[in-house]
Amino acid sequence: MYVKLCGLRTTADVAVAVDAGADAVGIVFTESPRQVDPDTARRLVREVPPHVLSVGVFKGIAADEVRRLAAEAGVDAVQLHGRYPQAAFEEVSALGVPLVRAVTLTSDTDVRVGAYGEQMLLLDSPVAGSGEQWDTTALDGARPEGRWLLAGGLGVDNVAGAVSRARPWGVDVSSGIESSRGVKDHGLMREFVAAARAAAPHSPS
Ligand SMILES: O=C(O)c1ccccc1N[C@@H]1O[C@H](COP(=O)(O)O)[C@@H](O)[C@H]1O
Repeated sequence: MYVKLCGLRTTADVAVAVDAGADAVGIVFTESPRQVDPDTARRLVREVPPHVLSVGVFKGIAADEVRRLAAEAGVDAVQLHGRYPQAAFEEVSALGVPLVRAVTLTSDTDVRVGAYGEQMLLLDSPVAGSGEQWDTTALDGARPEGRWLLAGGLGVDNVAGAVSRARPWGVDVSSGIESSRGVKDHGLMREFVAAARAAAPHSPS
């Protein structure tokens, strides 16, 4: 099970995520209680070891600006939330880093991983980072294959159930590992990684 912990804001958050065994950490560049400025983002990225993916998270920011911010910070991957056209993915992919396409599942969502040139697909609730769950029974008619992540209202207590219902390749969490909005709880971060891995130790490739 691939586990991404998102919305990290301090070097201590990064150290705990790495020690807990997270595969990826998310750094939010977009308006959010977890947003960090470019200098902080660069500092956090420097703390992420090579075996952990540092992911810049963007929503509603123009592709050229995404590219500039991601390059400045040196993130390993870019996660785009919202209705970015395919051309935006092409523009960002010129950076040469993997892309994560983050969308809400609707009847017209293209759930093929790679349809926009992305390496991972992320299915999230309509309001990213809100801690709200969504109805994953909608996956019954449109289950992606391969590298797709489930997000939206996950936490220590519900990740096992969510994984067994949705059968994702990986999971992503932000609100569910916080003591208050924007403040990571290091104990919950560790518990979440353990709970997700216990739910499904191996991801399909
Ligand atoms: O975490 C944020 O604040 C955020 C803001 C804007 C876009 C994406 C954001 N995070 C992503 O939201 C989900 C997790 O949400 P939840 O809080 O666990 O419900 C995940 O994809 C994060 O990468």
